[in-house]
Amino acid sequence: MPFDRTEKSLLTVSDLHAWYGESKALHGMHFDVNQGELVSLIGRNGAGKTTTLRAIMGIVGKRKGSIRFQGTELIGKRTFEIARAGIAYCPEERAIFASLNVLENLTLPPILQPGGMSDEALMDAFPNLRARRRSGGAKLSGGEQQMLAIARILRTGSRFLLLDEPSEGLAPVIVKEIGMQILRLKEQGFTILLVEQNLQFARLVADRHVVVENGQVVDTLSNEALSADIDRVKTYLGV
Ligand SMILES: Nc1ncnc2c1ncn2[C@@H]1O[C@H](COP(=O)(O)OP(=O)(O)OP(=O)(O)O)[C@@H](O)[C@H]1O
Repeated sequence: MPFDRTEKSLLTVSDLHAWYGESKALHGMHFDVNQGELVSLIGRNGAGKTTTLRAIMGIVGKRKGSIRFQGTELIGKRTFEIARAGIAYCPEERAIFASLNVLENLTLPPILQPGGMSDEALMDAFPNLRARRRSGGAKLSGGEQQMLAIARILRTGSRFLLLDEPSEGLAPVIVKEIGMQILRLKEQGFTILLVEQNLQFARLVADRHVVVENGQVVDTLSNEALSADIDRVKTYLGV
């Protein structure tokens, strides 16, 4: 599948293969993410979207191929080295510690790069979290947990964010709010690779969409092209 290689490319994934034990999940992925861009990975359940994020972070069983970030090869590097290189990962399960409150959850990850957002700036960006700052993780709504999961990685100073299905399981009004927050991050210059099942959400925030099928990229569309060809894209997703 042809794909864009431009001067602005921040992340370049080439011929990426990944395994869980003996089971192969990625079969030669190719795509780029440019500086300041928001790219969505879309596709059916089990297509390999989450595995792509996990492979970038080095948390699959085995990976082969090439993942270049700011010109540095990530294959062969360990997860903590990848995080230190400036990539932050917000997993689908959100991973909020139930027994810690909002502030404790927020301040748990280390600051890895200069320029991360301060606790105050994060509370300004996510006012719901300010109101709930002393509430335990278990008491938060799904939307609040998602906001906390995103806020937590913004403290680290990483400017490249991997977000796995931030809209999952949330009411439409909350999905919209999360979408607005993600758009604000894009305006602030963050580069984002997003996994999404919710096409409406992906269309709201993404510049470009990479369609994944059976562990491979089968199409790449600009947001405008996706809107113009929505029926074909829906067949990819089986909706
Ligand atoms: N921990 C694991 N161990 C073994 N196989 C796995 C594991 N996680 C995912 N897989 C398999 O890898 C393939 C890709 O799964 P992946 O989770 O990346 O898909 P996805 O596109 O993110 O879909 P979903 O939204 O359902 O998670 C699937 O066949 C899945 O069953």
